[in-house]
Amino acid sequence: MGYSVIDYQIVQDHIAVVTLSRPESLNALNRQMFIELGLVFSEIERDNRIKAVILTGSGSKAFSAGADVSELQRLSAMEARNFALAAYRTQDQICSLPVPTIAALNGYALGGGCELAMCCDLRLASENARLGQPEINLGIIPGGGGTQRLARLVGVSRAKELIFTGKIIPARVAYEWGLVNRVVPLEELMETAIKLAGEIATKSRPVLALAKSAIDRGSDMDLTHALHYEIECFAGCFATEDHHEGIKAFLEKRVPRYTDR
Ligand SMILES: C=CC(=O)SCCNC(=O)CCNC(=O)[C@H](O)C(C)(C)COP(=O)(O)OP(=O)(O)OC[C@H]1O[C@@H](n2cnc3c(N)ncnc32)[C@H](O)[C@@H]1OP(=O)(O)O
Repeated sequence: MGYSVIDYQIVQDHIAVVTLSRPESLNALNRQMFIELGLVFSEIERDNRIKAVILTGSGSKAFSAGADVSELQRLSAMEARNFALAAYRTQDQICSLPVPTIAALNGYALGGGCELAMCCDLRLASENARLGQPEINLGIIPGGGGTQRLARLVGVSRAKELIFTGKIIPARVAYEWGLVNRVVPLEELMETAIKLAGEIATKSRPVLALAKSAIDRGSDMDLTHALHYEIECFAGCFATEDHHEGIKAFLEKRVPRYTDR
């Protein structure tokens, strides 16, 4: 399928790389970007070969500088609601993808860009990356999950500090706050992301999906329900062919050969 504001590639057979591609506006997220992200993530969901996804931005300056401000300028309250709903639907597709996702933050990840990064399971940042929710400076608040996902990742206090001030933090601070998993030099970012995705891709696809579901769905439940849900996911592993292979390979002191069934 042809895309105009994103690029899509499969590398090393199992790794999908989706690149936000509007470099002239620092990969600002417009309606077309959300439509194409929805389409590409549907394509990825249908492709059983894919075991990890990397989401990054084109150029060396930005992952994404957020929602396209020139589009926001024209919105009525009802249109703003529809814009946020469209973003929500695409983000929900990304969050519920049954394979791990990695955001490779190659520069600014602001506003909707930071929100999109927080929909991924893991975040790697280049040393020049800068993150924040500066919507307050435009007289608005985050509408793509920023008030919720940021608070869950860094705590309510730090989320309020970022959202109330619009302050932008460097990658190192984002790492200290737990907002990104790792910080690497820009020229090593994609290599690191592909290496991490490759490591994940050596595991069983259905078992990765169960692990992701146990963590994500469990984190929306109280502890007792979450622990029971974990038990169901754990039991689900025993319905896969791969768990037989994993245990057999360990006992035979060899590397497992998973078939993703
Ligand atoms: C509701 C949710 C949201 O996400 S609201 C948007 C939240 N994001 C922001 O408020 C960030 C806006 N951008 C900036 O503050 C700056 O661009 C910067 C700090 C990220 C980078 O500054 P710098 O001076 O290095 O670059 P420019 O400002 O000159 O940007 C280059 C070029 O990109 C256009 N652009 C940047 N961000 C956006 C955006 N969010 N939407 C639309 N366009 C954007 C900027 O206008 C420049 O275009 P040009 O035609 O060259 O003027």
